[in-house]
Amino acid sequence: MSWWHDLPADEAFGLENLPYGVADLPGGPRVVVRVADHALDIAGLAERAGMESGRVWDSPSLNAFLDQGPEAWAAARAWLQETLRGTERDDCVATHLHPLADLTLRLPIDVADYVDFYASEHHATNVGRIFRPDSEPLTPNWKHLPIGYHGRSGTIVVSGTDIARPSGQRKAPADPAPTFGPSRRLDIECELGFVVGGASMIGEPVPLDHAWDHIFGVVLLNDWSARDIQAWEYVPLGPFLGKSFATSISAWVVPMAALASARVALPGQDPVPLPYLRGDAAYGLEIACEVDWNGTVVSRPNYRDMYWSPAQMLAHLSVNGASIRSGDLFGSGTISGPEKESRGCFLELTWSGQEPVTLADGSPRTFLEDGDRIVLRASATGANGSRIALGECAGTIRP
Ligand SMILES: O=C(O)/C=C/C(=O)CC(=O)CC(=O)O
Ligand SMILES: [Ca+2]
Ligand SMILES: [Mg+2]
Repeated sequence: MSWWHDLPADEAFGLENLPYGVADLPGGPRVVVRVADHALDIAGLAERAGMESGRVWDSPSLNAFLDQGPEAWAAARAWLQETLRGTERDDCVATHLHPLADLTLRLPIDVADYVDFYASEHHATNVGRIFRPDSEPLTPNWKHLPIGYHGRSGTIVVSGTDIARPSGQRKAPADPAPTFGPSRRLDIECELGFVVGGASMIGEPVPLDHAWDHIFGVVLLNDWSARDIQAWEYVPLGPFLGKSFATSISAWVVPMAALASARVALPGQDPVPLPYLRGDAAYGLEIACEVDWNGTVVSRPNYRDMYWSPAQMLAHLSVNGASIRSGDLFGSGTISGPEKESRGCFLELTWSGQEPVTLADGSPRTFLEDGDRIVLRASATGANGSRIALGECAGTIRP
Protein backbone atom coordinates (compact mmCIF):
# COMPACT_ATOMS: atom_id res chain seq x y z
CA MET A 1 0.00 0.00 0.00
CA SER A 2 1.29 3.47 -0.82
CA TRP A 3 2.44 5.51 2.17
CA TRP A 4 -0.32 8.15 2.05
CA HIS A 5 -2.97 5.50 2.79
CA ASP A 6 -1.31 4.77 6.07
CA LEU A 7 -0.48 8.12 7.69
CA PRO A 8 -0.19 8.27 11.48
CA ALA A 9 -3.40 9.35 13.26
CA ASP A 10 -1.73 12.56 14.48
CA GLU A 11 -0.47 13.61 11.03
CA ALA A 12 -1.54 17.27 10.86
CA PHE A 13 -1.18 17.47 7.06
CA GLY A 14 -3.17 14.33 6.32
CA LEU A 15 -6.04 13.77 3.90
CA GLU A 16 -8.51 15.82 6.00
CA ASN A 17 -6.30 18.89 5.63
CA LEU A 18 -4.87 19.16 2.09
CA PRO A 19 -3.72 22.79 2.08
CA TYR A 20 -2.75 24.49 -1.17
CA GLY A 21 0.52 26.24 -1.94
CA VAL A 22 2.79 27.16 -4.83
CA ALA A 23 6.13 25.44 -5.34
CA ASP A 24 8.97 25.71 -7.81
CA LEU A 25 8.65 22.46 -9.74
CA PRO A 26 10.54 21.26 -12.79
CA GLY A 27 8.97 23.30 -15.61
CA GLY A 28 8.11 26.26 -13.40
CA PRO A 29 6.11 27.29 -10.35
CA ARG A 30 2.75 25.56 -9.99
CA VAL A 31 -0.03 25.02 -7.48
CA VAL A 32 0.59 22.06 -5.19
CA VAL A 33 -1.31 20.36 -2.38
CA ARG A 34 0.48 19.27 0.75
CA VAL A 35 0.23 15.61 1.77
CA ALA A 36 2.28 15.03 4.94
CA ASP A 37 5.88 15.96 3.99
CA HIS A 38 5.23 15.91 0.24
CA ALA A 39 3.76 18.29 -2.32
CA LEU A 40 1.38 16.92 -4.91
CA ASP A 41 1.65 18.51 -8.36
CA ILE A 42 -2.08 18.69 -8.98
CA ALA A 43 -1.88 20.27 -12.43
CA GLY A 44 0.15 17.27 -13.56
CA LEU A 45 -2.24 14.84 -11.93
CA ALA A 46 -5.32 16.61 -13.34
CA GLU A 47 -3.86 16.60 -16.83
CA ARG A 48 -3.28 12.86 -16.65
CA ALA A 49 -6.88 12.47 -15.43
CA GLY A 50 -8.08 14.49 -18.44
CA MET A 51 -9.56 17.24 -16.24
CA GLU A 52 -10.19 20.39 -18.27
CA SER A 53 -10.78 22.54 -15.16
CA GLY A 54 -7.42 21.46 -13.71
CA ARG A 55 -5.61 23.93 -15.93
CA VAL A 56 -6.06 26.61 -13.26
CA TRP A 57 -3.39 24.84 -11.23
CA ASP A 58 -0.72 25.25 -13.88
CA SER A 59 -0.14 28.71 -12.55
CA PRO A 60 2.33 30.49 -10.22
CA SER A 61 -0.49 31.52 -7.85
CA LEU A 62 -3.79 30.24 -6.51
CA ASN A 63 -5.70 33.20 -7.95
CA ALA A 64 -7.18 31.45 -11.01
CA PHE A 65 -8.44 28.65 -8.76
CA LEU A 66 -9.79 31.21 -6.28
CA ASP A 67 -11.73 32.81 -9.15
CA GLN A 68 -13.64 29.58 -9.74
CA GLY A 69 -15.67 29.91 -6.53
CA PRO A 70 -16.99 27.65 -3.79
CA GLU A 71 -18.50 24.88 -5.94
CA ALA A 72 -15.25 24.35 -7.81
CA TRP A 73 -13.28 24.46 -4.54
CA ALA A 74 -15.52 21.75 -3.06
CA ALA A 75 -15.33 19.64 -6.23
CA ALA A 76 -11.53 19.87 -6.31
CA ARG A 77 -11.26 18.85 -2.68
CA ALA A 78 -13.64 15.92 -3.19
CA TRP A 79 -11.68 14.79 -6.26
CA LEU A 80 -8.36 15.03 -4.40
CA GLN A 81 -9.66 13.11 -1.38
CA GLU A 82 -11.22 10.45 -3.61
CA THR A 83 -8.05 10.11 -5.69
CA LEU A 84 -5.79 9.89 -2.65
CA ARG A 85 -8.08 7.49 -0.77
CA GLY A 86 -8.65 5.18 -3.72
CA THR A 87 -5.84 2.93 -4.88
CA GLU A 88 -6.37 2.71 -8.63
CA ARG A 89 -4.35 5.87 -9.40
CA ASP A 90 -1.55 5.24 -6.89
CA ASP A 91 1.19 4.96 -9.54
CA CYS A 92 0.09 8.18 -11.12
CA VAL A 93 -0.17 9.97 -7.76
CA ALA A 94 3.29 8.74 -6.80
CA THR A 95 4.90 10.27 -9.90
CA HIS A 96 3.39 13.66 -9.02
CA LEU A 97 4.47 13.71 -5.37
CA HIS A 98 7.65 15.63 -4.52
CA PRO A 99 9.40 15.63 -1.12
CA LEU A 100 9.05 19.09 0.45
CA ALA A 101 12.70 19.01 1.41
CA ASP A 102 13.58 19.36 -2.30
CA LEU A 103 11.24 22.28 -3.02
CA THR A 104 11.15 26.04 -2.64
CA LEU A 105 7.73 27.36 -1.71
CA ARG A 106 6.48 30.69 -2.98
CA LEU A 107 3.88 33.20 -1.87
CA PRO A 108 0.71 31.17 -2.57
CA ILE A 109 -1.45 34.05 -3.76
CA ASP A 110 -0.94 37.10 -5.85
CA VAL A 111 -2.17 39.41 -3.09
CA ALA A 112 -4.81 41.84 -4.34
CA ASP A 113 -6.01 44.15 -1.54
CA TYR A 114 -4.90 43.68 2.03
CA VAL A 115 -6.89 44.75 5.08
CA ASP A 116 -5.99 44.18 8.70
CA PHE A 117 -8.66 44.15 11.41
CA TYR A 118 -8.51 44.60 15.19
CA ALA A 119 -10.99 41.95 16.26
CA SER A 120 -9.68 40.80 19.64
CA GLU A 121 -11.27 42.60 22.56
CA HIS A 122 -8.39 41.50 24.80
CA HIS A 123 -5.77 42.85 22.42
CA ALA A 124 -7.62 46.11 21.76
CA THR A 125 -8.15 46.66 25.49
CA ASN A 126 -4.49 46.02 26.31
CA VAL A 127 -3.18 48.19 23.47
CA GLY A 128 -5.65 50.95 24.38
CA ARG A 129 -4.36 50.94 27.97
CA ILE A 130 -0.75 51.09 26.78
CA PHE A 131 -1.11 53.64 23.96
CA ARG A 132 -3.94 55.76 25.38
CA PRO A 133 -3.66 55.52 29.19
CA ASP A 134 -5.81 58.61 29.71
CA SER A 135 -8.81 57.36 27.71
CA GLU A 136 -11.23 54.44 27.78
CA PRO A 137 -9.25 51.44 26.42
CA LEU A 138 -11.90 50.58 23.79
CA THR A 139 -12.95 53.43 21.51
CA PRO A 140 -16.76 54.07 21.40
CA ASN A 141 -17.06 52.42 17.94
CA TRP A 142 -15.22 49.20 18.86
CA LYS A 143 -18.23 47.00 19.73
CA HIS A 144 -20.33 48.36 16.85
CA LEU A 145 -18.02 47.54 13.94
CA PRO A 146 -14.90 45.51 13.24
CA ILE A 147 -12.22 48.23 13.04
CA GLY A 148 -9.66 47.82 10.27
CA TYR A 149 -7.16 49.63 8.07
CA HIS A 150 -5.90 49.04 4.54
CA GLY A 151 -2.35 47.68 4.50
CA ARG A 152 0.29 47.22 1.85
CA SER A 153 -0.28 44.10 -0.28
CA GLY A 154 3.06 44.44 -2.11
CA THR A 155 5.08 43.75 1.03
CA ILE A 156 3.35 40.53 2.01
CA VAL A 157 6.04 37.85 2.04
CA VAL A 158 6.03 34.10 2.34
CA SER A 159 7.08 32.32 5.53
CA GLY A 160 10.86 31.96 5.74
CA THR A 161 11.60 35.38 4.23
CA ASP A 162 14.04 37.43 6.34
CA ILE A 163 12.68 40.70 7.72
CA ALA A 164 14.89 43.80 7.54
CA ARG A 165 14.55 46.00 10.61
CA PRO A 166 12.73 49.12 9.41
CA SER A 167 13.96 52.65 9.99
CA GLY A 168 11.73 55.63 10.51
CA GLN A 169 10.80 58.51 12.75
CA ARG A 170 10.74 57.58 16.40
CA LYS A 171 9.53 59.80 19.21
CA ALA A 172 8.62 58.75 22.72
CA PRO A 173 6.17 61.10 24.50
CA ALA A 174 9.01 62.51 26.64
CA ASP A 175 11.35 63.22 23.68
CA PRO A 176 11.42 66.86 22.61
CA ALA A 177 11.60 65.97 18.88
CA PRO A 178 11.59 62.92 16.64
CA THR A 179 14.82 61.23 15.57
CA PHE A 180 15.38 59.01 12.54
CA GLY A 181 16.85 55.52 12.77
CA PRO A 182 16.21 51.78 13.06
CA SER A 183 13.18 50.80 15.10
CA ARG A 184 14.04 49.96 18.71
CA ARG A 185 10.64 48.49 19.46
CA LEU A 186 10.15 45.92 16.72
CA ASP A 187 7.24 43.59 17.50
CA ILE A 188 5.15 40.80 16.06
CA GLU A 189 1.39 40.26 15.81
CA CYS A 190 0.09 36.70 15.71
CA GLU A 191 -2.96 36.69 13.43
CA LEU A 192 -4.95 34.57 11.03
CA GLY A 193 -5.18 35.78 7.44
CA PHE A 194 -8.27 34.94 5.38
CA VAL A 195 -7.85 34.40 1.63
CA VAL A 196 -10.71 35.72 -0.49
CA GLY A 197 -11.96 34.11 -3.70
CA GLY A 198 -14.45 35.28 -6.28
CA ALA A 199 -15.39 38.85 -6.99
CA SER A 200 -18.22 41.23 -6.20
CA MET A 201 -19.36 44.24 -8.23
CA ILE A 202 -18.47 47.70 -7.03
CA GLY A 203 -21.58 49.11 -5.36
CA GLU A 204 -22.83 45.70 -4.22
CA PRO A 205 -22.01 44.68 -0.66
CA VAL A 206 -21.33 41.02 0.18
CA PRO A 207 -24.06 40.12 2.68
CA LEU A 208 -23.06 38.33 5.87
CA ASP A 209 -24.79 35.11 4.84
CA HIS A 210 -22.72 34.94 1.61
CA ALA A 211 -19.44 35.92 3.22
CA TRP A 212 -18.16 32.36 3.68
CA ASP A 213 -18.72 31.68 -0.05
CA HIS A 214 -15.90 34.16 -0.60
CA ILE A 215 -13.52 32.95 2.11
CA PHE A 216 -11.48 30.19 0.55
CA GLY A 217 -9.01 29.49 3.28
CA VAL A 218 -6.73 30.59 6.03
CA VAL A 219 -3.05 31.25 6.67
CA LEU A 220 -1.07 32.29 9.72
CA LEU A 221 -0.05 35.92 9.46
CA ASN A 222 2.60 37.90 11.29
CA ASP A 223 1.94 41.63 11.12
CA TRP A 224 5.44 42.82 12.05
CA SER A 225 5.00 46.15 13.82
CA ALA A 226 7.54 48.87 14.70
CA ARG A 227 5.88 50.24 17.83
CA ASP A 228 8.04 53.36 18.13
CA ILE A 229 7.34 54.37 14.51
CA GLN A 230 3.66 53.45 14.91
CA ALA A 231 3.07 55.33 18.17
CA TRP A 232 4.37 58.59 16.69
CA GLU A 233 2.76 58.40 13.24
CA TYR A 234 -0.64 56.76 13.70
CA VAL A 235 -2.82 59.63 14.93
CA PRO A 236 -5.24 60.39 13.29
CA LEU A 237 -5.14 58.15 10.19
CA GLY A 238 -4.05 54.82 11.65
CA PRO A 239 -1.09 52.49 11.03
CA PHE A 240 1.21 53.41 8.13
CA LEU A 241 5.01 52.92 7.93
CA GLY A 242 5.15 51.20 11.32
CA LYS A 243 3.50 48.17 9.70
CA SER A 244 3.80 48.44 5.91
CA PHE A 245 7.44 47.29 5.66
CA ALA A 246 6.57 43.55 5.77
CA THR A 247 3.81 41.11 6.67
CA SER A 248 4.57 37.37 6.64
CA ILE A 249 2.08 34.63 5.77
CA SER A 250 2.23 30.81 5.68
CA ALA A 251 3.17 29.12 2.45
CA TRP A 252 0.09 26.87 2.83
CA VAL A 253 -3.54 27.96 2.56
CA VAL A 254 -5.77 25.63 4.57
CA PRO A 255 -9.23 25.48 2.94
CA MET A 256 -12.11 26.50 5.22
CA ALA A 257 -13.64 23.11 4.34
CA ALA A 258 -10.89 21.46 6.40
CA LEU A 259 -11.91 23.52 9.43
CA ALA A 260 -15.66 22.79 9.47
CA SER A 261 -15.29 20.93 12.79
CA ALA A 262 -13.47 23.89 14.33
CA ARG A 263 -16.51 26.20 14.18
CA VAL A 264 -17.58 27.64 17.53
CA ALA A 265 -19.98 30.31 18.74
CA LEU A 266 -18.46 33.75 19.28
CA PRO A 267 -17.75 34.64 22.92
CA GLY A 268 -20.82 36.95 22.78
CA GLN A 269 -21.59 40.39 21.35
CA ASP A 270 -23.10 43.08 23.54
CA PRO A 271 -24.51 45.39 22.26
CA VAL A 272 -26.08 43.38 19.43
CA PRO A 273 -24.53 44.73 16.24
CA LEU A 274 -26.52 46.36 13.41
CA PRO A 275 -28.55 43.97 11.21
CA TYR A 276 -25.96 43.71 8.41
CA LEU A 277 -23.52 42.19 10.94
CA ARG A 278 -26.05 39.76 12.43
CA GLY A 279 -26.74 36.16 11.41
CA ASP A 280 -25.81 32.51 11.66
CA ALA A 281 -22.67 33.06 9.60
CA ALA A 282 -21.19 35.06 12.47
CA TYR A 283 -19.32 32.19 14.09
CA GLY A 284 -15.78 31.80 15.34
CA LEU A 285 -13.12 29.10 15.04
CA GLU A 286 -11.32 27.06 17.66
CA ILE A 287 -7.71 27.22 16.49
CA ALA A 288 -4.88 26.94 18.99
CA CYS A 289 -1.87 29.09 18.09
CA GLU A 290 1.62 29.40 19.48
CA VAL A 291 4.32 32.03 19.26
CA ASP A 292 7.85 30.63 19.25
CA TRP A 293 10.69 33.08 19.95
CA ASN A 294 14.12 31.57 19.19
CA GLY A 295 12.83 28.11 20.15
CA THR A 296 10.86 29.12 23.25
CA VAL A 297 7.06 29.17 23.08
CA VAL A 298 6.21 32.48 24.79
CA SER A 299 2.47 32.66 24.11
CA ARG A 300 -0.50 30.43 23.22
CA PRO A 301 -3.43 32.46 21.91
CA ASN A 302 -6.61 30.73 20.71
CA TYR A 303 -8.70 32.12 17.86
CA ARG A 304 -11.95 31.20 19.66
CA ASP A 305 -11.46 34.26 21.91
CA MET A 306 -11.94 36.73 19.02
CA TYR A 307 -14.91 39.10 19.34
CA TRP A 308 -15.72 39.56 15.63
CA SER A 309 -16.28 36.71 13.14
CA PRO A 310 -14.35 36.57 9.84
CA ALA A 311 -17.76 36.70 8.08
CA GLN A 312 -18.61 39.94 9.87
CA MET A 313 -15.24 41.40 8.84
CA LEU A 314 -15.89 40.61 5.16
CA ALA A 315 -19.48 41.91 5.32
CA HIS A 316 -18.26 45.10 6.96
CA LEU A 317 -15.38 45.63 4.57
CA SER A 318 -17.77 45.59 1.60
CA VAL A 319 -20.89 47.20 3.15
CA ASN A 320 -20.07 50.57 1.59
CA GLY A 321 -20.05 48.93 -1.86
CA ALA A 322 -16.28 48.39 -2.02
CA SER A 323 -15.79 45.39 -4.30
CA ILE A 324 -13.74 42.35 -3.40
CA ARG A 325 -11.66 40.21 -5.74
CA SER A 326 -9.74 36.95 -5.73
CA GLY A 327 -6.46 37.25 -3.89
CA ASP A 328 -7.74 39.77 -1.35
CA LEU A 329 -6.37 39.01 2.07
CA PHE A 330 -7.71 40.19 5.40
CA GLY A 331 -5.98 39.78 8.73
CA SER A 332 -8.01 39.07 11.85
CA GLY A 333 -6.01 41.39 14.02
CA THR A 334 -3.76 40.23 16.81
CA ILE A 335 -5.12 37.15 18.55
CA SER A 336 -5.00 37.66 22.30
CA GLY A 337 -6.85 35.83 25.04
CA PRO A 338 -7.72 36.84 28.58
CA GLU A 339 -4.56 35.45 30.21
CA LYS A 340 -1.08 36.93 30.02
CA GLU A 341 0.22 33.70 28.39
CA SER A 342 -2.22 34.17 25.53
CA ARG A 343 -1.21 37.66 24.41
CA GLY A 344 -0.41 37.71 20.70
CA CYS A 345 2.18 40.52 20.56
CA PHE A 346 5.16 41.56 22.65
CA LEU A 347 3.82 45.06 23.29
CA GLU A 348 1.14 43.38 25.42
CA LEU A 349 3.16 40.39 26.62
CA THR A 350 5.93 42.58 28.07
CA TRP A 351 3.57 45.46 28.86
CA SER A 352 5.39 47.89 26.59
CA GLY A 353 8.81 46.54 27.56
CA GLN A 354 8.34 46.82 31.33
CA GLU A 355 8.02 43.06 31.98
CA PRO A 356 10.64 41.16 29.94
CA VAL A 357 10.09 37.51 29.03
CA THR A 358 12.90 35.01 29.57
CA LEU A 359 13.76 32.63 26.75
CA ALA A 360 14.91 29.04 27.33
CA ASP A 361 18.59 30.08 27.06
CA GLY A 362 18.06 32.52 29.95
CA SER A 363 18.14 35.64 27.79
CA PRO A 364 15.58 38.34 28.54
CA ARG A 365 13.55 39.91 25.75
CA THR A 366 11.19 42.84 25.39
CA PHE A 367 11.20 43.59 21.65
CA LEU A 368 12.95 41.83 18.76
CA GLU A 369 16.73 41.81 18.45
CA ASP A 370 18.65 41.29 15.21
CA GLY A 371 18.94 37.57 14.48
CA ASP A 372 15.79 36.68 16.42
CA ARG A 373 13.56 34.12 14.75
CA ILE A 374 9.79 33.99 15.23
CA VAL A 375 7.72 30.99 14.23
CA LEU A 376 3.92 31.06 14.49
CA ARG A 377 2.17 27.68 14.53
CA ALA A 378 -1.48 26.71 14.81
CA SER A 379 -3.68 23.65 14.76
CA ALA A 380 -7.31 22.65 15.10
CA THR A 381 -9.40 19.51 15.22
CA GLY A 382 -10.70 18.42 11.82
CA ALA A 383 -13.15 15.81 10.57
CA ASN A 384 -13.14 12.44 12.39
CA GLY A 385 -10.94 13.82 15.16
CA SER A 386 -8.05 14.47 12.77
CA ARG A 387 -5.46 17.15 13.44
CA ILE A 388 -5.36 20.10 11.05
CA ALA A 389 -2.26 22.28 11.15
CA LEU A 390 -1.96 25.63 9.48
CA GLY A 391 1.29 26.21 7.65
CA GLU A 392 3.89 27.73 9.98
CA CYS A 393 4.75 31.39 9.56
CA ALA A 394 8.44 32.06 10.21
CA GLY A 395 10.72 35.05 9.89
CA THR A 396 14.18 36.10 11.09
CA ILE A 397 15.15 39.71 11.80
CA ARG A 398 18.18 41.10 10.05
CA PRO A 399 19.73 44.50 10.67
O1 LIG B 1 -4.80 50.61 19.00
C1 LIG B 1 -3.88 51.00 18.29
O2 LIG B 1 -3.57 52.18 18.24
C2 LIG B 1 -3.07 50.07 17.49
C3 LIG B 1 -3.34 48.82 17.25
C4 LIG B 1 -2.50 47.90 16.53
O3 LIG B 1 -1.30 48.02 16.31
C5 LIG B 1 -3.14 46.67 16.14
C6 LIG B 1 -3.34 46.33 14.71
O4 LIG B 1 -2.54 46.23 13.77
C7 LIG B 1 -4.59 45.56 14.61
C8 LIG B 1 -4.45 44.23 15.23
O5 LIG B 1 -3.54 43.51 14.85
O6 LIG B 1 -5.29 43.88 16.08
CA1 LIG C 1 -2.26 43.75 13.03
MG1 LIG D 1 2.60 44.47 8.78
